[in-house]
Amino acid sequence: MEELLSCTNIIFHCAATVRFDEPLRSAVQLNVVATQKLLLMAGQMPKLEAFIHLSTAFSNCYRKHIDEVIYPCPVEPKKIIHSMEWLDDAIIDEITPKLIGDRPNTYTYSKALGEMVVQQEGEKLNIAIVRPSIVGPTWQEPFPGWIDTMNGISKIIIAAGKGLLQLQAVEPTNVVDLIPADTVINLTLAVGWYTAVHRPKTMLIYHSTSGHINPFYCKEMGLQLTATLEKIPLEKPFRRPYTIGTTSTISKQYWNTVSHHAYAIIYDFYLILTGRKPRMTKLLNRILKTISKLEYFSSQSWEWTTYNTEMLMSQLSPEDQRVFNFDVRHLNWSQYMENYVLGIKKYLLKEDMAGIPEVKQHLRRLRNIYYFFNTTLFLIACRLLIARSQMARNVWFFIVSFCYKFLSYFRASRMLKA
Ligand SMILES: CCCCCCCCCCCCCCCCCCCCCCCC(=O)SCCNC(=O)CCNC(=O)[C@H](O)C(C)(C)COP(=O)(O)OP(=O)(O)OC[C@H]1O[C@@H](n2cnc3c(N)ncnc32)[C@H](O)[C@@H]1OP(=O)(O)O
Ligand SMILES: NC(=O)C1=CN([C@@H]2O[C@H](COP(=O)(O)OP(=O)(O)OC[C@H]3O[C@@H](n4cnc5c(N)ncnc54)[C@H](OP(=O)(O)O)[C@@H]3O)[C@@H](O)[C@H]2O)C=CC1
Repeated sequence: MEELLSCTNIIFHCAATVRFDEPLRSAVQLNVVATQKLLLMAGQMPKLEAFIHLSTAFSNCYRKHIDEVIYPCPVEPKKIIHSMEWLDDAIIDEITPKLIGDRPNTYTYSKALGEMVVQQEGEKLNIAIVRPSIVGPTWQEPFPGWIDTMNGISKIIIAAGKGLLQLQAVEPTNVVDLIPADTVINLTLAVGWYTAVHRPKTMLIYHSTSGHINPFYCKEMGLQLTATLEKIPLEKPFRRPYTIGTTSTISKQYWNTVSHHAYAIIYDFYLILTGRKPRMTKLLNRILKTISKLEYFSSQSWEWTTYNTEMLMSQLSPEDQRVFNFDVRHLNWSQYMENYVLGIKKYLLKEDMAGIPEVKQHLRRLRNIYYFFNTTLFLIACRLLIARSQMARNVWFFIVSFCYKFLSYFRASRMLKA
């Protein structure tokens, strides 16, 4: 402690719990009380030049348009901290929805409280806040596609890559605000420099987001993802990767039944027939439960202003702009998605790249099974319909005789030409 107090020049406060479903007591302890304690320590550091606090662009996600300012929460952080000390768990669970209000989870709420604490208790410090949106794998450094944490979006990609998840609760025209990890780090380092050297009079907040200058639309992401997963498939896929995006309740229910549950039931039936333990329905339900906790973020779009971030870029020398690049204008999303999938495959799933040709062959087999299965289903449906309805029979004979006539005409005209 003595060494920290006497030697620290800059604090980058990144530690946090990032789980959306953290009980409020722990979320407050880790994201609010810990911030308060670190500020207290920082106040005792004579050599401290800057305190940089990492928050999230979603700390005020109940708003559609978010500026680089603090939006106060209705209940003061000090009161929340105090109440967490004496209320029991059952009561906290009961009042959590009321406290978090329009926010979707304890994570975004506790990060907003953390920002308020930074503003109120860091007055005497030289302080800044960085708010990244959804942090993805690296764009350039140390190399493209590096990733080490399984966040929400990576889970969606894995489930899609394994063919388990086809439907996403997204509006195809919405923007997915992804930001590469190295971009966030570069901005945070540059903020550290600017805060320490230029000592702005007021605390500045910097948004690290991509949507306003280089939007990546859900539809584009879905198409890129499907194309990439064909090129770089994940091992042992259950089905061919495919993405459908909708936010309509009826459409979601339909696709969930047809495209998720029906397949899982059929596969489990096949497992039982081959003497194995059924597991697909259970796994699917777990994934759908996880995905449902991300739906709030996947089904909406936000707009963040980035005046401070742009101002900071203009303050850097051309060399620093290159070394600490945080301008995502030139980020190529298609290339980024390819590196994202490669990163997931290599660093998260630890799969062997040499196995790709074999997986591709397996995918071709799955495609043939899919076509065979669908054609059989279609023929059975036609047969049932024809057996029961005179109108269906008439339509069927009309189609057959039309095809026969067309073929006869085609054959006759070829014979005439010959
Ligand atoms: C043609 C047009 C088509 C259009 C379609 C386009 C589709 C393309 C996709 C579009 C994507 C849209 C964007 C979505 C954005 C969603 C991301 C949201 C990110 C918001 C960012 C907020 C900003 C931040 O600051 S976030 C900080 C980082 N935090 C996170 O990212 C979340 C952290 N995670 C959590 O809090 C939890 O995981 C939680 C709450 C989400 C879920 O908890 P739960 O307990 O339900 O799950 P887990 O413990 O994670 O797992 C349970 C269990 O299931 C297994 N499992 C989960 N996922 C998978 C999987 N994919 N595959 C296999 N198995 C899976 C998991 O392993 C666990 O098993 P155990 O055995 O119990 O370990
Ligand atoms: N990932 C994302 O999409 C986004 C993240 N952020 C913010 O960025 C920051 C980093 O997040 P990210 O890297 O994704 O999250 P991680 O969970 O990967 O990292 C969080 C870090 O906090 C540490 N930590 C957690 N609890 C404690 C504790 N009680 N004492 C000391 N250290 C602790 C963890 O240490 P250990 O490894 O030992 O557990 C871990 O190193 C967070 O503040 C988060 O809110 C903001 C926007 C988006």
